[in-house]
Amino acid sequence: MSALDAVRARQSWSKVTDQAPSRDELLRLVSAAGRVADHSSLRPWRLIELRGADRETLGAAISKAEGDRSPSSKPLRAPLLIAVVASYRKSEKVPRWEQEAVASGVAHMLSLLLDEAGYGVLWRTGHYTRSKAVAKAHGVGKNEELLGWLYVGGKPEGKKPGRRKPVDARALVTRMPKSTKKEKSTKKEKSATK
Ligand SMILES: Cc1cc2nc3c(=O)[nH]c(=O)nc-3n(C[C@H](O)[C@H](O)[C@H](O)COP(=O)(O)O)c2cc1C
Repeated sequence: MSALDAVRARQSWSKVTDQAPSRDELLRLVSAAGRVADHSSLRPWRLIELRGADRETLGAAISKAEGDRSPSSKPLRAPLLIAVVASYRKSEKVPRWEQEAVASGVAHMLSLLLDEAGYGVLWRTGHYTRSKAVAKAHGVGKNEELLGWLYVGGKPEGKKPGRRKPVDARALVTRMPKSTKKEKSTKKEKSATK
């Protein structure tokens, strides 16, 4: 499958089966996903694999963050959750937003590769994503931030992908505003005649 075909075929799966990729399978895909463009190769990200009872630990942290009495069952919706962590490195050249863009890029790329490998993925967040309780449960450090979780499992048989709104590339790919170009050239002309 070409990259173009894989991207066109990808879709999110809100309901997945118990079939999850093995750790080795996941690691192979993560090494590929980590090849996204990365200014100064800082590798400003890491992933946390949550399986089995880890998901209950997350459920308890979510309920603590939300002030609920009973543990949240949300993390049990998939057999594997991959927490995406932006790990900001000290850099004069690469600001935090660029580092977050890299971490986010890895998550998107990994979602695509998992989808192509036959797994259903949904990137999820919630109000609790950056709460203290949730950070503590994951061991998120001072210079780190959670970007949410990739919920991963098997694609249910017989389920067809939902309809997605087409992407109107014509509306989304534009040129610079004409006035800006004009302003720039008049400024240049004025300074030339001085
Ligand atoms: C950072 C991020 C957080 C998201 N959080 C949620 C979420 O909490 N719940 C949800 O239903 N979709 C969430 N989404 C959207 C889904 O992952 C998915 O992209 C969306 O449902 C559209 O489906 P599609 O990917 O098949 O187009 C999130 C996406 C991103 C990039």
